[in-house]
Amino acid sequence: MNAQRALRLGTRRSPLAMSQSRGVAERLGRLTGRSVELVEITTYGDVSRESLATIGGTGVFVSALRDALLAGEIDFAVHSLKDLPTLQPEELALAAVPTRADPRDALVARDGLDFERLAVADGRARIGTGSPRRMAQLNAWSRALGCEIETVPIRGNVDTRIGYVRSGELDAVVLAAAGLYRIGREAEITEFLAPDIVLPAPGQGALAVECAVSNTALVAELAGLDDPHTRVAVTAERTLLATLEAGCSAPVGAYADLLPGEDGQTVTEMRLRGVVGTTDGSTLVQLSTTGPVPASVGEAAAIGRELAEEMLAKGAAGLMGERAH
Ligand SMILES: NCc1[nH]cc(CCC(=O)O)c1CC(=O)O
Repeated sequence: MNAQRALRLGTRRSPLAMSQSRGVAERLGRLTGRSVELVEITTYGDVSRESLATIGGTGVFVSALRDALLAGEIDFAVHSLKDLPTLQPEELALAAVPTRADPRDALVARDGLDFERLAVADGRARIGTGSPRRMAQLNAWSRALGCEIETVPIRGNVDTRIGYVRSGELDAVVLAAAGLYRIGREAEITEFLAPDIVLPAPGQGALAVECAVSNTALVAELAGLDDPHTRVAVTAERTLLATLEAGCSAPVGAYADLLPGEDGQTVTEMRLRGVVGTTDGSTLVQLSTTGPVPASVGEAAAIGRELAEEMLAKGAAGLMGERAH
């Protein structure tokens, strides 16, 4: 009987969250034949207009879904992995990390401009982002071009943010490419920001599928959605973040990409890059390490920890002194 009951998937109401949840529900349906019912849940992060740094980082988006999971009101939840705090609650399983979408940040600028043209244009370009990570790297980039930009903190869902460019209030906004694809707005992108210049947030572009550890049957079913390559990459990125002891609103970027070997097909190596900087972009500590693809999440975590320790040895902790909490 129980196997026939529709699984309840808790989701935030935003178009981005709904699209992510529908995608996972469909894949799970194809994989297991289970039907999935979406249960909409409002989080404090959706309601509050305060800055993320003020209300306690991006964890505010996930806590209401987690409360519903722990209360048994829903069976599982889908989050943007980059919004998940690095400390995993003992009662909850990160049951699957599906194949990651485009991890890059994207620029949505007026008149189809790219960052360089915008930065060198007359007047100080006004670029919308409240993310200390994006601020640090965009300011460092404009400094390298010999220009100055103004970063303007913005909140709201993806549509709202793009609206600031449409209305002429801002020259550009920076958003995760994956989010734009998920809501079908990728045509708005005027430049994909290369990870060489702007490293994405740890876990950006990936989803997290979570359920109660005690629901062992569901943990096993959801595991079918997991992509082992994405799992090791995001484990390295998130362990780097955790080792830097950075809050979710700290100026930390990390990206692990898996590189094909001689045959150009099989993945043989993983390159992990990390960055931390001051939000004004005057100082960045940026390191990279390349080695064989980790054979386990434990190995991936060790790689993330090691690179973070090297970053700390190069003064990373001092740069994060300005973090909000
Ligand atoms: N910060 C909120 C958030 N959380 C996840 C995404 C996009 C999807 C993703 O990165 O997986 C976004 C929007 C953005 O940063 O532009």
